[in-house]
Amino acid sequence: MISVEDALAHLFALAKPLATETIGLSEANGRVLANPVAATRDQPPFSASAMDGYAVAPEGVVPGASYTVIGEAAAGHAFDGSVSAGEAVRIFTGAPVPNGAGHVVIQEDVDRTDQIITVSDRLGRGTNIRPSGGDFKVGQTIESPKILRPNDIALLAAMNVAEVTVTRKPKVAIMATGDELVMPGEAPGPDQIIASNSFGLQAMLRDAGCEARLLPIARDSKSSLKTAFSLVDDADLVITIGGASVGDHDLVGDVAQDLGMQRSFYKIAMRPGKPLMAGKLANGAMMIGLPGNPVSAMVCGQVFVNPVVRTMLGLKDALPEQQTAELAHDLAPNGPRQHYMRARVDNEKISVFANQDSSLLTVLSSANALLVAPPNSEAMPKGTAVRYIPI
Ligand SMILES: Nc1nc2c(c(=O)[nH]1)N[C@H]1C(S)=C(S)[C@@H](COP(=O)(O)OP(=O)(O)OC[C@H]3O[C@@H](n4cnc5c(N)ncnc54)[C@H](O)[C@@H]3O)O[C@H]1N2
Ligand code: MOO
Repeated sequence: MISVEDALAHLFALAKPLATETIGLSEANGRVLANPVAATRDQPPFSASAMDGYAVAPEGVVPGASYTVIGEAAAGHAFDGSVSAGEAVRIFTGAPVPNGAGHVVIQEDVDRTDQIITVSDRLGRGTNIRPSGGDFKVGQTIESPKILRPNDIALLAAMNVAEVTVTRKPKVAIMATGDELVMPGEAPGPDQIIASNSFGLQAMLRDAGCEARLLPIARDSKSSLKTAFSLVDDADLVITIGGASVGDHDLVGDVAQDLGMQRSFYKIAMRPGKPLMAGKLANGAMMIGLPGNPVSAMVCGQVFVNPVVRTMLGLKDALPEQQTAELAHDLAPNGPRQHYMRARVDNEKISVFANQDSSLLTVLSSANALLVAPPNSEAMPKGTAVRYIPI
């Protein structure tokens, strides 16, 4: 058995960043920006009015001052001329501020009679003008690598960037294995259960930015497993679930090796997730063989599969983010395996669930954290600061 850290080092050695592709902005949300992008213009490209009102010269704007309205500027329609002392241009939000003007008096702060406006006692502070380039200037960059979120997409669009270069999505094939499994919606026999963690992992992988597809469930026979492996096509990563332990029907490792898998490691000193294996398949795809217990598979997804995917996507911080919280209760000593305990963090205090059996999806679904108890850690009293992974 190797440590979690060693297992991660082996996985990072197997996982290589994928090639890039250029896509339209509408497709870019959630994708990983591969190259820095520079603004091709200033925003705003001119001094712009922030309010509806009257643009006047900046000097002498005081209650009682009067101006003659000489024209209009609206968004997309600049005033063709300039403003002199005693003159005002009717202006609307987003319009270019005319030459000579340096102050927009909002319309609520003036009294208007025909073409004459008079500044009232209500005059507020500020010029109500957004300076040219006040948001960004030509050449300002968005750094990479970066997962693009809706706010970034809006910024890229404003920068007049219509296409971006992103890392291509990792293609992942997920293979559930076991004679006992049927698909959700099917009628299970009396000794059957529903394949669950394959769906959980598919969701997790899609969230992480992958194209993740489910292979047909492989039965506990070498021929069925071989058939399922023959369907991995051009996957970058093959995830098997179950059949990883030492029982007579746990054949995944043997079959993968028969098919030319070069094993990197097998078994990790962790709970849950001990019988995890990883290696490289004959076609060059990376393989991670997850244990079948539903919680084990999902926890290994968080601890190992997501970091592998983030590495393939070219992201720098591949490891799951860890945070600290105070124990809400005493914690018993840990055994020799690093324990990822299903827990809840509420108001910065963390409590672990009483039952940590690796089959309990109800517990996992109620959890929002995995408390990381290091190997052989001693008993910890309530109030001790502990590390956890938010989930
Ligand atoms: N004698 C030993 N027995 C076991 C050991 C051991 O060291 N010595 N390790 C235990 C540990 S730890 C784990 S974890 C499990 C993992 O075993 P496998 O990876 O071989 O998983 P299976 O036996 O195929 O399944 C375990 C459990 O999970 C259910 N399962 C499997 N796949 C799915 C799926 N896609 N969706 C939902 N549930 C699934 C399966 O029905 C079993 O109940 O081995 C221990 N045994
Ligand atoms: O370590 Mo297993 O992964 O008990 O569930």
